Amino acid sequence: MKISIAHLGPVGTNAETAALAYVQWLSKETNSECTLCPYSTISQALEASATGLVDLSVVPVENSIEGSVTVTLDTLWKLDRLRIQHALVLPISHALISKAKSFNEIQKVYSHPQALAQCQLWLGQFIPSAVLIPANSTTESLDYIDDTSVAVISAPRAAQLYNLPVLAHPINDYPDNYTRFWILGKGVEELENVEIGDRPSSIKSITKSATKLILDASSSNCTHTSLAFSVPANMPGALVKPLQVFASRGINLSRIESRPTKRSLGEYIFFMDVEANACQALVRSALEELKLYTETLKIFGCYSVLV
Ligand SMILES: O=C(O)C(=O)Cc1ccccc1
Repeated sequence: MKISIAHLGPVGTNAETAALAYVQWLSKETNSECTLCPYSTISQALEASATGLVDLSVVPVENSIEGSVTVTLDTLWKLDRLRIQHALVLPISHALISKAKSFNEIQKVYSHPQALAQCQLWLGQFIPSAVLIPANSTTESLDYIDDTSVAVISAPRAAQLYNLPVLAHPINDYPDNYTRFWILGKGVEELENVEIGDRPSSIKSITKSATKLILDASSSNCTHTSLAFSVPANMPGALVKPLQVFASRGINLSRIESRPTKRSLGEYIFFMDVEANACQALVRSALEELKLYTETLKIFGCYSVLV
């Protein structure tokens, strides 16, 4: 079976490395043939998988130093059809790529905002006068690299692929630097419609698709459920009740993040990662109760983390 996978491009990004790691997992588990499709932005990669232009997208969601990749959360909230199939955690290291002879020559440093932020102390120490310029990805600005006043922060793999000189590596401020990626595809069913303990058979009844193939290979060992919700009113305790739904059942949350609704200042959408399988009766009852305390509730999926 052929599976197309969107990721942030051009070739050599960390998202592409994550996509390649996923391809390796897929080829072992499902014997499928994969094609990688680079997109200019994270939103475009997500939209391609939501509209069916590709089967899956691989996007960064959270970094251990810089926190959430907000464009991923915001786009996912907007798009209704995507479900998380898996999570994948990768170590990230950054290299300074430049044709300059020394740091003194460098006036501009381009990269993805996450990479610039993850190297800010190093840049402040070694190239304090450089202007930092955000780009759509760590490899987008490699086109400018012939200019010796330019440096680009990319993965060392990008330097190898494009045969470019590395002036310094690693330059990330913290050696323990990890990014979590989500692999998303169109959902085969709404979680609400699945009978308890019935997930694998309900999946089998769906027409053949890449999503079915992947879920067949992994549906039994989901460990995480990710969701987001808005609350009906900005009042005392609005978030306490949603939190109690999980606490009272002894269900652990591994992440909570708020993002502005973009409707009015001070109104938020709350993103949560729940350390449990949404197919378990206990979790399903928690999600049912959660509906009572939320305005809009979106369940992004129930998945396992590949290591
Ligand atoms: O631009 C990239 O290479 C990406 O995949 C986004 C990113 C940037 C920095 C760390 C992890 C992911």
